[in-house]
Amino acid sequence: MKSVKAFAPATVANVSCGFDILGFAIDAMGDEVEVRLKDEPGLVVVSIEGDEGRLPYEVEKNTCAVAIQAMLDEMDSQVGMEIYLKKGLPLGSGMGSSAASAVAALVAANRLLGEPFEKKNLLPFAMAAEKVACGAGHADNVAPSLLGGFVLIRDYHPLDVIKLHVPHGLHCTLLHPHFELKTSDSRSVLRDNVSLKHSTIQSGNVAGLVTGLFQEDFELIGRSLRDVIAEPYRATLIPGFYETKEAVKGAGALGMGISGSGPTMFTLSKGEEKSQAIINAAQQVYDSIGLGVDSYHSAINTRGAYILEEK
Ligand SMILES: Nc1ncnc2c1ncn2[C@@H]1O[C@H](COP(=O)(O)OP(=O)(O)OP(=O)(O)O)[C@@H](O)[C@H]1O
Ligand SMILES: N[C@@H](CCO)C(=O)O
Repeated sequence: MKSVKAFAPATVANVSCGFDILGFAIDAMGDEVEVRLKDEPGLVVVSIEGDEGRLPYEVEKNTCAVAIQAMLDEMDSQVGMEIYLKKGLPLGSGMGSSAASAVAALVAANRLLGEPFEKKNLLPFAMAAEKVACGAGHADNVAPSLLGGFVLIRDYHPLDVIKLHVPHGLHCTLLHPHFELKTSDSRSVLRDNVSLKHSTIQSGNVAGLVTGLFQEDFELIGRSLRDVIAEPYRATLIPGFYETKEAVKGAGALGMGISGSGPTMFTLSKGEEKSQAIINAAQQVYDSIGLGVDSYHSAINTRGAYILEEK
């Protein structure tokens, strides 16, 4: 085998109450990466499509190359590879764009090498790439993109990643206002300290959300989409955030939060039927403030990243 192409899905990190510890993957969008063996050692990013010329080709900066290099270093391998990246996700949107690139690259490269690593053991390499892209090696985008479904990162030291149950019929709608927010900027507005009161509220909601997923209790899932740690600070960076939240709940969403570091907002609903009303409600808010908004809706991706083609 000389070449493998893989797909990795977009993700919603945090899921409101689970800052840096919860995320899920969606079916609607993702990145594709082809990796080809080459005779000489070293990695080369050969082409990047769909980024309007904005992403770096340097192997120390592109998340595809950083992730593969971390894997090769672990193996003490000098294998040479060419990387071809097709971006399917908007940059700086909050849909885990840098994570999808890293994960697709790793899944392709791992297959090319005869799968020396189990899928879940690729995670630390993808986290190394996140550190380069966002300044923090958080796993709540890379873990669901790699493994699919809802994922809990119970601990980072050592890494303890747990797949959660995905209720039948749970549907996600994403609302992406037309501006970019860098993850590093969106992290810089957060506070280092959390009060005891807020810690209690947040823990209750994480427990409620996880229970709601396993019990397929949609009302409990909706009640638990509450974030008192990051959302109050980040919402100020997203025009129309609270108006949108009210409008989409009125249109049947179980709840709404910021997807990852924003500015995309996610809603969860029971079934697909509510999606159009949710999209219309958000559209009205953004029309009134004169800002464009793109909308997507999708089932939860339970498969994670996968191989598209091998030659
Ligand atoms: N293949 C890539 N290589 C290097 N940088 C990338 C790559 N893909 C995206 N990025 C950059 O990574 C940075 C981190 O943002 P990213 O796009 O991951 O955040 P996001 O989509 O806002 O998601 P989230 O908030 O959920 O992490 C952005 O500046 C983006 O341009
Ligand atoms: N947990 C991360 C996800 C965004 O990449 C954050 O909220 O900053």
